Amino acid sequence: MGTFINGETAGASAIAIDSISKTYIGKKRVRVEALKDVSLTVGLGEVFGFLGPNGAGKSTTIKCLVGLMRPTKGTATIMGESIPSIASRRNIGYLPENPSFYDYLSAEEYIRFVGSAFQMPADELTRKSEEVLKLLELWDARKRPIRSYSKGMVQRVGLAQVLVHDPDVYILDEPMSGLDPLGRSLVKEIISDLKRRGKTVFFSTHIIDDVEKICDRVGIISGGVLKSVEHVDRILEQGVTGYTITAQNDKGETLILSVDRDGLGDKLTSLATVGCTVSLIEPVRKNLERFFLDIIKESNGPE
Ligand SMILES: Nc1ncnc2c1ncn2[C@@H]1O[C@H](COP(=O)(O)OP(=O)(O)OP(=O)(O)O)[C@@H](O)[C@H]1O
Repeated sequence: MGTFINGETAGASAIAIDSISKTYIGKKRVRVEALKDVSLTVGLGEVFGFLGPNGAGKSTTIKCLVGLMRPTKGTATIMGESIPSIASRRNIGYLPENPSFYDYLSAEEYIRFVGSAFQMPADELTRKSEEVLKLLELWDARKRPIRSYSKGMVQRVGLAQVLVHDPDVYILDEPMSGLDPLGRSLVKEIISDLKRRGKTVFFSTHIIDDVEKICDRVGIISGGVLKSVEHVDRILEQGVTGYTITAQNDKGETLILSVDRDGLGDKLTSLATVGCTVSLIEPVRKNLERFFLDIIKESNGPE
């Protein structure tokens, strides 16, 4: 196995990527090194956010995992099955970036098509397709051809086809893309519900806020290199840079003071000495956005 960077899970892995590299040979034989020696594991039942700027290599990683392209070097397994293989694909629900479907089909026809490709029994397929079409709020439009759908509705068909065969592992390329705030919140609820049911979710995004709310861990990729893997709650805990103190003096006036991380104790003592009453202490955090931007900035800096 390749060398893993920090933040790996100790338990069994649902996804294990071992030193994957991918070089595209473009027009005029121009080589693009889209992935450079990426190693990563995602634990069973984990929600993992794959965060990176445009062109970082997120979709390339995902396409390798779901068997749409072969890595130039390296291997990976999904639930212990090597990729690419039918066995590994059977266990995956995959949402492509900007999905497009046979648009003369209705959502209901398309979902049934996907379910039958996964060899779902007819009665289970009927039950599950109703369930996912209702969940994604496509039930009323289910008989209309997909070509008449809005962008957000097409994205929701993409999510419905991911869920219909109830796989163990969900690989989602920008699942919130093209959705309005209600749609985004629905997707977050769906991901949280998958986690409650012990499923594994690996999704790519540019949106830091989505990672902060629903992910157990985040991997940051830039220029085809995996820069960092960390537990989201650890980033938030370690990110305390100082405190804001709200206090009242003996004249009843409110004071708002900032202190750095190490200065809290001394400041509280000095406030007590001058007769101030402290009513609130709030941590000031280096949030995930700062963490992300610092890593990207570092990786864009001088070699
Ligand atoms: N078929 C291809 N031929 C040549 N280069 C490609 C091809 N597909 C992707 N690339 C290049 O590989 C790099 C990684 O692209 P990739 O689509 O994986 O990034 P991404 O992180 O998913 O970006 P985005 O967030 O913009 O979708 C980019 O430099 C991209 O231009």
